[in-house]
Amino acid sequence: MGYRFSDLTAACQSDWRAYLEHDFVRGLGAGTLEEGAFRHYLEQDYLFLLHFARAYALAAYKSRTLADLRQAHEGLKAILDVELDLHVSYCRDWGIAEEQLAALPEARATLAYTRYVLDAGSRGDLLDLHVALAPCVVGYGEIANWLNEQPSTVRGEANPYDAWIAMYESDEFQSAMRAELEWLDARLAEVSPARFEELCRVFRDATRLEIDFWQMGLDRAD
Ligand SMILES: Cc1ncc(C[n+]2csc(CCO)c2C)c(N)n1
Repeated sequence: MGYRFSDLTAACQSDWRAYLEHDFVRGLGAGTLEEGAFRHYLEQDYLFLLHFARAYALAAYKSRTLADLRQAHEGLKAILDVELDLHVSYCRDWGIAEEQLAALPEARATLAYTRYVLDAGSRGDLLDLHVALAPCVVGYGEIANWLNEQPSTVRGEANPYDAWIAMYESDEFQSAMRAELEWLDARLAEVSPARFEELCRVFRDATRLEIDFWQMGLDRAD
């Protein structure tokens, strides 16, 4: 007993690294990612974010304390006020109108990932839901930090994806990520080995669905 978040990543190290260091991520860092791949990712990510906002609403429903309710409320606000803003501004720069985004057909990778998270939270408890959300919340912060350590990463105007990296390396995002890690570490400290195995499965599934989401962007898959 006495688990922590790092035990989850250690238990599925190869999937976790494949997600963080995906070719899509490398392309974002080097600024070499094809615009069409990023555009497809961005369009699908809009739909993804709408469902993730629902997942935070589910977290509110599953909360048993005022502190957990407030945390769910903050998560929902972060998606609606921060994440979606970056989207809408990128999309505006690239000539994609918001009405166009809302009318998009949902790709299978988007469907699979978002509905998986909602299902993990519906059948499980608040910890299942947070573990299903963790590859998203913690993963993107780790990706920004990993990119900044790579010599191949280009920052500033020379990289059309610089704002993407800037968002996830920002103090605001990194402190939200640390708060999530603290919450997970506190809850994981109390679980039994059998429960930890269950949570590992959820974490691994969600991580693999993040990998599929990157791949969907590269393949322009529908
Ligand atoms: C496929 C995909 N995975 C993760 C994120 C990042 N993200 C989405 S919501 C959220 C938490 C609160 O802002 C974070 C970090 C994304 N945009 N798209």
